[in-house]
Amino acid sequence: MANSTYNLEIHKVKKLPETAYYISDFITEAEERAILSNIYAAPKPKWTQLSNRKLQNWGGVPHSKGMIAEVIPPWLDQYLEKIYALNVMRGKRPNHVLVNEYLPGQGIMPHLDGSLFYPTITTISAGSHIVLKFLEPSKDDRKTDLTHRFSLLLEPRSLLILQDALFEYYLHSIEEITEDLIDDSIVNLDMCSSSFVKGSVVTRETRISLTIRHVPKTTSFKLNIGNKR
Ligand SMILES: O=C(O)CCC(=O)C(=O)O
Ligand SMILES: [Fe+2]
Repeated sequence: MANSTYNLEIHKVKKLPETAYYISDFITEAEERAILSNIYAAPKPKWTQLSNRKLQNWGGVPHSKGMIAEVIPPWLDQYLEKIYALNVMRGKRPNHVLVNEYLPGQGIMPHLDGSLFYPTITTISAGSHIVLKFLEPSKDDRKTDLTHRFSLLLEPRSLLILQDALFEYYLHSIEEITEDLIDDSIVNLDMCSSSFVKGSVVTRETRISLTIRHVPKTTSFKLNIGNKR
């Protein structure tokens, strides 16, 4: 694993409202390959098929009543440890990974991640770039319209950290398209590889994202059994 001491301040996305950090090449190409092969080695029932993408839960399935914690295998847990070392969850250790697979043309509707999670989202991208759009809700409570305000380019092997207004106020989404235009709405282009050129169009490949979070309400199934006399 690459050197894991980071000065987060130099990775802060300065053209955004508070708070986003973007670290390109957070993982190596070999680590990316290992992640992809482990994810695709999972048995079929590990996948949940949605209409527009499929996903895997690791560490348990978050639920409003709490999450029954499951052990996260070492090939995956090493990245939770590396994120824990960044100390972006006020001393809390990440304990859940949502894996999303997007084929070109697939995406995710505008949403907020919500109260099941500690209010920090961290996302590792593998296999392809994607453009993550941020949308502002209408200030008028009676209206449901959303206005696209800015976007982030997420390169393969990058880490994104979202907090504060970018967690709780601006919704995020991925458009269901097969190619992305690299335009002025992308506020972290200066933090990305020079292979992404303003004005160009980039074709998507299959992308796997690891959304790594801390779920505060957890119970350990084993512990409950142990308490029974
Ligand atoms: O794939 C991504 O980068 C975003 C996933 C996401 O927004 C979510 O799982 O809540
Ligand atoms: Fe999300």
